[in-house]
Amino acid sequence: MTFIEDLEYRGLIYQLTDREGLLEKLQNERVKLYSGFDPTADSLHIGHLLPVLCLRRFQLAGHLPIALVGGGTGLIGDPSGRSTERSLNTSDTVAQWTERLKEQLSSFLDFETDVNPAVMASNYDWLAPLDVITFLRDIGKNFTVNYMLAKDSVNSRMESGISFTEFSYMILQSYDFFKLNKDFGCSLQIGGSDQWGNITAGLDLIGKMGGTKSFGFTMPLVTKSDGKKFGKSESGAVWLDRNKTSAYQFYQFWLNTDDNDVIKFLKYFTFLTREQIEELEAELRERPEQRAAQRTLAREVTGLVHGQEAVVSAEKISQALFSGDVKLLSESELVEALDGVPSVLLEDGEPLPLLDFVIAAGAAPSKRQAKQDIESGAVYINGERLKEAELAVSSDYRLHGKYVVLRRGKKNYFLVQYR
Ligand SMILES: N[C@@H](Cc1ccc(O)cc1)C(=O)O
Repeated sequence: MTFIEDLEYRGLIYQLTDREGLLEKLQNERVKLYSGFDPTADSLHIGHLLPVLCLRRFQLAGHLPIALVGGGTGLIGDPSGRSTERSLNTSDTVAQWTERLKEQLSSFLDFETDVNPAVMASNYDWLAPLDVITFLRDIGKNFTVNYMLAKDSVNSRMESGISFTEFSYMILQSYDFFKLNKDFGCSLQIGGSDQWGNITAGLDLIGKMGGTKSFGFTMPLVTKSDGKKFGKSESGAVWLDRNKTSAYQFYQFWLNTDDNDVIKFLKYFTFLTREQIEELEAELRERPEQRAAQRTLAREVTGLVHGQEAVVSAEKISQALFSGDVKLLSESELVEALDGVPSVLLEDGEPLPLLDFVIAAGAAPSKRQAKQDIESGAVYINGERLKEAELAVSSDYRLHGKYVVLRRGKKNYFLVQYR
């Protein structure tokens, strides 16, 4: 299977300019390509994964990826795919976020290989020094307002309004493409489906300013069979920074993928081969309850983003929460596992009898209920079922010196932490 056939099999090609021309070029030479990421937050999220992984796919196929962080464009704000004006962030903030994004992006590409090393850049380096006269005379003159008004990103805002700032954004992204073409010989820009307008604007600019023949490529918008937006969990966006979305939550997000989406996601977000994916497809048909495809998806994507260790620990946490045996978790795993469950902080003192402990943990609304739960065997401390309401929950029960995990029923967890 050729590289392009692989992209096709995965459903990664949404729109292409000059398909034949690009296919031929990709077959005959190492192509320099880029994708841009604006620092609109302090981390990338899984909505960025498709283009990020695609840069890597091109690199694995021998091409030369440029990861561009929009240190300059992030100060302006892309109107593409948005119905309202963005609020501006301070230049210090954008500078900080630019550095974070560079770090994150660098983990996906190989910058050391001699043959086709990846390149990292920020468009702040050439956009910040651009003076307004040059911008308007040399670059702006190549765009008619009519052309700009016809772009979706602008046209869709005609009713609600768009600032001159966001209106001008496409010129900056076009200039990036031109600049990378002229200085590095970059001849392909890839991006999400919402980037088509900006990418083709860049191609038009390259044409007018005498650059070399170039191409544009967009990937599909990731959709889910239930019609809900991809990339959001109950607690909001799924970030690549593990301080914002823990590796365990990240793993869980993928593990919870619907049967109707999992094969598509394996194609989009993993580097498994067609044969491996087809095997999981058969497995899904025959034994859907085993969730082998989901498990593999979660393992692969978590491994790509957080590394193998994070996979081992996420699997350990899942297993512990499933069996209830939380005693084997390390302190950080325990904290990660129980992130978000109801928790209370108790003063160290006389050990509480189990009945009062259940109340103190917030696991029962009344003594009567707590007693009933305990006696019916629904109450577990650190995975151990305790049936005596009078039993003292002494410091012997503390994990890592300060935590007690209370469970009511099969999966209602409560965390008690001692000062
Ligand atoms: N406009 C892109 C980011 C980008 C920035 C600069 C570029 O040259 C290319 C792409 C986005 O919002 O996703």
